[in-house]
Amino acid sequence: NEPPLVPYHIPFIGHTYNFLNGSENFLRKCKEKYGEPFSLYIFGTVVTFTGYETSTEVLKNSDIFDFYSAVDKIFPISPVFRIFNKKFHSLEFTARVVHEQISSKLNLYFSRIQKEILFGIEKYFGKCEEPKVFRNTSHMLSRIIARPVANILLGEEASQFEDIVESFSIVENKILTKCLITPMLSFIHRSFHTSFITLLFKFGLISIVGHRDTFVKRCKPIVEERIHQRKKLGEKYIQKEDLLDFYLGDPHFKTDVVDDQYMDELFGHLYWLVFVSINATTKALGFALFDYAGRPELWDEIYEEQLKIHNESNGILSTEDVHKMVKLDCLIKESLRCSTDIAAIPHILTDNSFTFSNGATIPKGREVYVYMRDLAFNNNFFGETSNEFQPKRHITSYPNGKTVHLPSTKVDKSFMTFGGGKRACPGRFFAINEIKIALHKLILRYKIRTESGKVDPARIILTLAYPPNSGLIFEDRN
Ligand code: HEM
Repeated sequence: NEPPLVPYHIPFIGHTYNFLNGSENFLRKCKEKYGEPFSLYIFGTVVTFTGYETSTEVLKNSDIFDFYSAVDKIFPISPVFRIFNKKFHSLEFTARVVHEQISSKLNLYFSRIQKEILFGIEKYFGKCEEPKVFRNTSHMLSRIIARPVANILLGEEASQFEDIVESFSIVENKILTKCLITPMLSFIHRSFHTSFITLLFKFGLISIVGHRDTFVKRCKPIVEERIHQRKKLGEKYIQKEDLLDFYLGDPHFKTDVVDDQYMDELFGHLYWLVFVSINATTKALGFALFDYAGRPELWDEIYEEQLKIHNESNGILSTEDVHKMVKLDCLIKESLRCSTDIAAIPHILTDNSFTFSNGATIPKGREVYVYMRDLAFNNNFFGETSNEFQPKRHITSYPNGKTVHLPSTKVDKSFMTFGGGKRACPGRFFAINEIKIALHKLILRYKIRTESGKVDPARIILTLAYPPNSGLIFEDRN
């Protein structure tokens, strides 16, 4: 009782051409005709797509639906990082570290996040006494986002080095762009794409070693000094609030010898986090900025909220202040909803079979994608206005005057940007706080509008959505 396989005419190619040539329309038509889940023959394999009714069944069963092996088929990243993590490699451990050491400790990092973001805004946008046009802003935004990430991961000392920030901001972009240029090989067979990418890494065409060298050059002296201090002070040593010092004190990483192998191990763990965090956060910040800049009707209300919070906090934000940015949060959530990828969050079934609640059964090894746009633009969740950009939809007002705001960090069946179930993104609290702080500071300082005067469309690469490359105009408020 397999989900319906949409008929196709050309062997080998199957639906690949239709899929590459406009996945948005193609998936919509398939869903309308065949319901959900449905299957397509793309890139040499059968792939099943789940929509608004069945996606939670996949995400809630993360013990039998494996996210990492599915991601590795498209971007074989884990094998690359495993070159460095020879002794200890556990993705569960990393997810726990993000949850316990970053998301749960955000209040400790707050002043550092703000300081780094303000520094980045000054450095990359600076004074705009006359209106200034910035194109390809993701380049600057990724460096602004990289600063607080470098600070929290490597500590205050290492994050001051510009080559570290540069390395953080480009590591993922470089790898992803290279991975996206070769899916055509999958026409022949999916494994061709994976093997090609692995070869690129092997022959240094996607160079990660350069990033490792920068990390070792800047961080080895810091690691040696901290281990020396740990030994000297024993129990009196006060652990520093950054991930590097957490790792140095963790039983899996404790050492007396700081050799190349040890630095490789640290590099593999810390840069894996750089890989999963910076690009996604930059993308979300970019979309939110374009959504704000293209909609003058939102400007006054959002600016007033920022000004009020700024005045009440004397410009030094606390977690409570960021929590109060409800209008800004609604803008971000609506932006995340409307800019969602067409299909994403792939998984591979590891159990012998899985039967969805509607009876459709898929076999072991099946790749399953969430058809994200079916959730994001679904009238069952968002009513007749699901195609419109309305930040206020995330606040519900009751007749007794009570209002309930569903924040952008809350995952549910209508909002799966951060996944769902127990493997939902543990970094989302950090990401949303960074985005809110960056937007808050940018909106307070500049009037921002799109160069076109309109809402510019997203760029679509395969099934992934990216912010426009078009211009944004910045002008100092005073
Ligand atoms: C807007 C920014 C971000 C988006 C849209 C995003 C999205 C996602 C998604 C969709 C997943 C898969 C969830 C699932 O399988 O159900 C995920 C997992 C993960 N994310 Fe994020 N993420 C973002 C930022 C971050 C940041 C800043 C960090 C780290 C500081 C991070 C760390 C992780 C980790 C470690 C996992 C794996 C979780 C596990 O295996 O249990 N993410 N993210």
